[in-house]
Amino acid sequence: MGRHAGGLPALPDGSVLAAARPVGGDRRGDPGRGPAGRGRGRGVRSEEGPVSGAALRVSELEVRYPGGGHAVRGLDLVVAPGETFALAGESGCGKTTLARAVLGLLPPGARCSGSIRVGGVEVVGASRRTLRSMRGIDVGYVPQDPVTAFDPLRRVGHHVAQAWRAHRRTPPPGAVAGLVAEMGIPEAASRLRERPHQWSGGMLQRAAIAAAVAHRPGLVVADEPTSALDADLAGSVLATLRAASRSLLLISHDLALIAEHADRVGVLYGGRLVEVGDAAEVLAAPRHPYTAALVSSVPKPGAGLPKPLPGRPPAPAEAVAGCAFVTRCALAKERCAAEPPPTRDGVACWVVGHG
Ligand SMILES: Nc1ncnc2c1ncn2[C@@H]1O[C@H](COP(=O)(O)OP(=O)(O)OP(=O)(O)O)[C@@H](O)[C@H]1O
Repeated sequence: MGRHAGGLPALPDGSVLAAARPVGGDRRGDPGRGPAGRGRGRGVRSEEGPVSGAALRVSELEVRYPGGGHAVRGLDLVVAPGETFALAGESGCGKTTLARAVLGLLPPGARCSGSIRVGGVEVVGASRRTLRSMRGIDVGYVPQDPVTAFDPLRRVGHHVAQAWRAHRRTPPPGAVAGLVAEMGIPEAASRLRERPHQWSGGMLQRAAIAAAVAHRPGLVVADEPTSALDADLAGSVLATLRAASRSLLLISHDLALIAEHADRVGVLYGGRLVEVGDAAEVLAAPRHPYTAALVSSVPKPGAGLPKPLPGRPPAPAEAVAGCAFVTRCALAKERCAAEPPPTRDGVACWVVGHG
């Protein structure tokens, strides 16, 4: 997603995911706890999510790109306060589109309908001014690749300080170094004077996390935040991200990381959620045929190469009358192609759970 913009982890529209609110407090009166190291429970989730007070509530979301393609088709999703909700699915299933829609950053010409409420504030149809004021305050963003997101000519401290300066504020004395130190960077005050090339990818991602959570947004969106990192670093950076975020929408291809770090997972296929549930349970015992295929596509030691799933997902321009997975599903029945399956117990399937 974002690249340089005046030295910031930046967004496609040139704005930054930072805004003016002092560290340690927010406008909803949350008392000023530091952003990192808060306790996190796994007990906040439910199958349907909370009725009110959700960190994120997406209802009947449709996103179409110019040319008529549907990248997201009738999607409902709730992220509860304190929850880490992961989105999984193969390339092109709509994960980044959903993330951009939540951030109010769909490209020009994209059409969005339905509802996206971030901390109760409607994003769909909101003015650019409202969206800019929400970024960093109500929703933070962690980019995929910190090396390309940081301007090589600026000091790392400049990037994190932009969380304030982008909104014409000055960081309180020591706030930037304190925040970065909380993300696990030793000697933060002196190291912040260095340029990005002097930091490792994992350290830069921690700086990006610091910028994203500087104002303690109720929701952080992270689109493949560890894909540019070594496997052993990915886990510890994700643990930092999770601890620093009040609620997290995590997009990842890495099912093992999701099973370890997410409370719930939503599996996307053809722009629709096909299965939602406890992350560890869904990935250990998938029920939707697509989730099962996704899980079995992960290579396992000593098991040889996994067989690729034949066929391909529907293109955005294709009409999908019934289940989007019907053309690749070994269990498909006539009805699957005709009508969209209802979601029961977190699974959208005409066959599984229907006898
Ligand atoms: N700007 C755009 N214009 C037209 N179509 C787009 C645009 N961006 C994405 N798409 C299409 O929308 C669909 C969903 O793309 P998206 O990037 O959201 O998927 P994804 O699951 O994030 O994939 P990946 O894991 O490869 O990033 C794809 O078919 C993609 O080609």
